[in-house]
Formats: sequence, structure tokens, C-alpha cells
Amino acid sequence: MNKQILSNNWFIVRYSFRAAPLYTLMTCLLMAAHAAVQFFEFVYMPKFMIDAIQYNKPFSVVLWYTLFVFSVASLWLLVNTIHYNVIMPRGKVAVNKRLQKEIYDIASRMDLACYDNPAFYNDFVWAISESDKRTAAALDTIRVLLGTVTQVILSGAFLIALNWEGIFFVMLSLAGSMFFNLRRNKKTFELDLAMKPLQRKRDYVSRVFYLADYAKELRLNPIAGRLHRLYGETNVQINREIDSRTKPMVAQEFAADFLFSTFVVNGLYILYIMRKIMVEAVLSYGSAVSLVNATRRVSGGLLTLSRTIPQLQQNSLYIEKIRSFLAYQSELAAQSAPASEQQPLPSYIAPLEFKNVSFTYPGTGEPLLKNISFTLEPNKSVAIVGYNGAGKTTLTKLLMRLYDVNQGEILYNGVNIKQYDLMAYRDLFGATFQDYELFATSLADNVSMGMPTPQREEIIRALENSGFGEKLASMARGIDTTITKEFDDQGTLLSGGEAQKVAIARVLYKNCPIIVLDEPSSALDPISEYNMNEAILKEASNKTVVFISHRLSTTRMADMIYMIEEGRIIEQGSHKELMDLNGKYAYMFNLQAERYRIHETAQTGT
Ligand SMILES: Nc1ncnc2c1ncn2[C@@H]1O[C@H](COP(=O)(O)OP(=O)(O)OP(=O)(O)O)[C@@H](O)[C@H]1O
Repeated sequence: MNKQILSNNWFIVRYSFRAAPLYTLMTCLLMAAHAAVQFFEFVYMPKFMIDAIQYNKPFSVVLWYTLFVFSVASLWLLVNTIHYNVIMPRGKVAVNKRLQKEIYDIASRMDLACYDNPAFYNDFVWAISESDKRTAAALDTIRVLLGTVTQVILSGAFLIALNWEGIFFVMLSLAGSMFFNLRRNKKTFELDLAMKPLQRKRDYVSRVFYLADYAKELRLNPIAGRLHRLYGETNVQINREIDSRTKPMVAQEFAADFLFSTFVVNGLYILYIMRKIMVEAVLSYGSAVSLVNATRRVSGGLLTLSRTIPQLQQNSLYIEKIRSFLAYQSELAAQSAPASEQQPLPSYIAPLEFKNVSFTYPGTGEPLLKNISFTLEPNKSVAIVGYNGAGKTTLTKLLMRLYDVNQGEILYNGVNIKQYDLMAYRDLFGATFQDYELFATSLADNVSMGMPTPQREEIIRALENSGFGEKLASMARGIDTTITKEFDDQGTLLSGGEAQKVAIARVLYKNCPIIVLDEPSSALDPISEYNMNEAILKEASNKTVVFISHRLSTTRMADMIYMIEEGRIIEQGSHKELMDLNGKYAYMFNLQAERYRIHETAQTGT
């Protein structure tokens, strides 16, 4: 067994011990003790009990032997019952709690780029969904292993003392079973890995059919048929994987479990032992019974070992994944200056400068942003406009250091942003994204977002400023109302525009020096949009605001507008300057204004 396998399994024992010491100790040692008690009960004592009867010892001797075995067995049963019904379930919960907390912590701070890497993403999904099961399984394997080794050593020693030739059958069985089990387990692991991406596809289709988010689209479009086909195609691929990989596994299982276990040990060897007892008559009845029991325990133990030892290897492969996930280091944090060389953030709002910035998403060829340079002046509002897919959102992701630039640099107060502590730097920003999410918790939580000591009055003020005040007034439980009905039958479902107002309230509540709003008014009606613009302008008087919007009626209020096309800034200036320039911005603005006019004419009939 190689060092890595031992190290990985030892890691799980230590991890589990730190979370639940009693459970781990009992789990590891109980089965070894159990094997010793069973040896005493079924191998060692029967010889004395039966020989006492055969050689006419007083009946009281047999009775005392029997009572002794009964007391040990009953006491042992009690200890086992307590362990399996009380200590084990609680221990498993404690270990899972610790492990999941660590995994969720890493998941919430890992780089966004991880989601762009399918191999990492697969492992990540696996770690979240499987780690608790695999940890319990690994500990269970160690439990079985220690118990079985004890069983084989005790019964094997007894067996060898009475019939040493048996060692030949034992070794043949062990070598054959392990050889074939190792191969079979490798194949099982490979099959499991090949199935993961396919299962993810199937899970996606299931999600689409049970999540409320998709319910409307499903009812109004024939997309269900396409999804059924995707599900069917995935099933075909799954069957293909199973067909191509499981055939050798059948032969390996037959050789390991029957040929080298049942046939060699339970067949040939038992016959050999019987000959010693029945033909040569060299053993007492008691020795014969104990010998038969010992043989069964050694053969059973070896069969278990031949499965368990390779299981250690299989667990090791899974533990390796958990370990590497737990050891995950953010690439962005690694690119930051070491803590001792980091610069303190200024106490005032400083200029943010993009200097010849280029950026390509990992795994894509063409740079999306090319040689971008501009400065966000403090306390000013800046609008970024451009066609779909121009790279506006990407620009804000670079700004908040959710990704690092490939070329050029971003400076805050004249210092490269990599020189600041990553989390402290990100804390400068309050942001709302196009694909913002609300959480199935209270409205207050959805605004304060887990910030320590939430201020109720401030939460209400932020909601009112974002235009949510009227809706809030209609809610009987106010900011304690639960959002969605996921965990609360009395929970409230919000409209798209209302949800967007809550997302904006988050930003207002966070009260950061720099505000980033990506399509903040896309779901708002014109009056709400106007009110929100007013509120943000008020808030922004002492902040830097960056917003992206396709509604140029919103962007015209910005101090500075940047128009992006094909990864470059093609126009920049105030609304008036860009209108005077009569370029692409002016064209887009006039087109929208024209639409408004046509709409208005159609409405009023004038
Ligand atoms: N994680 C990613 N990996 C690879 N490509 C991406 C990723 N995220 C976005 N893109 C691509 O980058 C391009 C720009 O996306 P971005 O979201 O920045 O555009 P945008 O200007 O904000 O567009 P919109 O106006 O539609 O919101 C798109 O073509 C998109 O497909």
C-alpha cells in the first residue's frame, strides 16, 4: 500500500477526531474489540466447553463457562447498542457540520474563474454533494479494517497453532482476491468519474422541471420536448459508459469473490480440515468445532480484507479530492502582495484608474477588453454604455477584482490594486448585478446580507430610498417578512421590479465609497426608475458611482459616459459632449428617444 493511500486515510481519521473525538475513537476501536470478544465467544471458549462435556467434567463447570460467555456477550451488546444508536449518529453530524462549513467557506470565497474551469467545477460540485458520505465511508472502512485484522490475527493464530498447513490456502486466497479487487475498484472509480458530468446533465433537467424559476417558461413554450430529448441522450451516453466499462468488472468480481475466496477457503480448505478430523481423528470435538469456527472467521475476514484494503485505495482517491479542495488557494489572493508588503487603503475616496488594461476570459481565445484606459474620479458618476456583449459587466468585474487583468493595471489612489488586501479592497464596493439573487430568508437579511449588527432603521431607510417603501408598508411583518415560500408558508413572492428594488436597497444599505450598478433599472417602471435615479444621485453626492444601463435616459445624468464597442472605448464625455459629437452614442440615444416619442404618440393619438 503506498504512502499516499495511508496519508489520505490517516487525514480522515485526524479530521474526524478533531470534530468528534469520542465517535472517532469508538468507531476505530470498537470493531477490533468486537472481533476479540467474538473470538473469545466462538473460537476460544467452545473448545473448553465441548471438551468439558466430552471428557465428563462436572456439569457446573460447563454451566460456569456458559454463564461467563453469556455475561461477556450481553455486556458487549449493550456497549455496541449505545455506540450505534447514540454516539455514532451524533458523531457523524458533528463531522459533517465541520466539513460542510469549511467547504461552504471556500465555495463562497473561491475565484469566479473557478466556475469557468469545468474540471475544477466538477470536483467542486462533487466535494459539496459527496464529501460527507465519503468521509463517513472512509472512517467505516478503517473501522472494518481494524476489526477484521484483529479477527484474522486472533483466529489465524489459533488456526496455525492447530493446523499450520492452512496458511497455504489462506495466502493463495488473499493474493488472488486482492489482485482482482484492486483492478475492479479502479474500474469502479473510472466509471464513477465518467458518470459525473452525465449525471450533472440529468440533474439539470430534473431541476428545470421542479424549480419554480422555470415553471412559466415550461408552460408557455415547447422546450420540455427538447429537455426530454437531452435527458434521453444523456441516458444513452450513461448506458454506453456502463456497457463499455462493466464487462471486465463482472469477471474480476467472479475471480475475487468466488474463485479465490469461497472456493479456495470455504471449499478446498474446509474439506482438508474435515479429513483431519474425520479420517485421521487427531482432534477432539471441541478443537474441531473451534477449528471450524476459526477457519470461517479467517476466511470471512480475508474476504472482507480483500474488499476493504482496496476500498482504502478507492477512499484515498476521493479523500484526495476533498483534501485538494480544502487546500484550495485563491489565485487572486496568491497574486496579491504578501501581507507584510500590502498598502493600507486610503481613508478618503480615491481615483480609480484603468491603465492599458486587456483581458481574456480563461479558455477563450480573443481578448474581450483591449488596451482600456480611463479614470473614475472620486465622487463622480460614470456610465458605461454599449451593445450586448461589449464587455461592460466584465469591466466592472475587473474593477472589483473578481478577475485579474491579463495586461496593464488597475490603480486605486495611484497604487496597483494587487497591493491591497483583497477582501478589504472588495469592501470598497457596493454592487448590484444583472443576475442578482434574493435569498430564502427575511427581507432584513436580504438587505443587510449578513453584515454584523444590522440596523433596522437603516434597512427600512434603504428600502424606502430604493422605491420599496410602499410595498414594505403593505407587509404585515415588515422587514421580518420571509422572502419566497421555500421555508415559510407565509413567505412573500416579489415581482421582478420589487426584487430589483431590494437588490438596490442592499447597495444603499452597505454605504460603500464606490457603488456599481449593472442594469439597476431594467425591471423598473419609469416612475420607479426616476425615483431610484434621484435616490442614487442623493446617495452619490459623496461617492463614486459606476452604472451600466441600456436605458440612456438613465445614463444621461452621469458626469461621464464611456461607450464600449468591440473591447475598446470608442467615445467618452458628458451626455452633452457625446450628443454634440454626433457619433454612436448620439445615434443610440436618438433611436431610443424616437421610440419613446412614437410610443407616446401612439398612446396619446396626437
Ligand atoms: N465567465 C466567462 N467566460 C467566458 N466568456 C464570458 C464569461 N462571462 C462573459 N463572457 C463573454 O464575454 C462577453 C462580454 O460579456 P459581458 O457580460 O461583459 O457583456 P455586457 O457588455 O455586460 O453585455 P450585456 O449588455 O448583454 O449585459 C460576452 O460575449 C460573454 O459571452
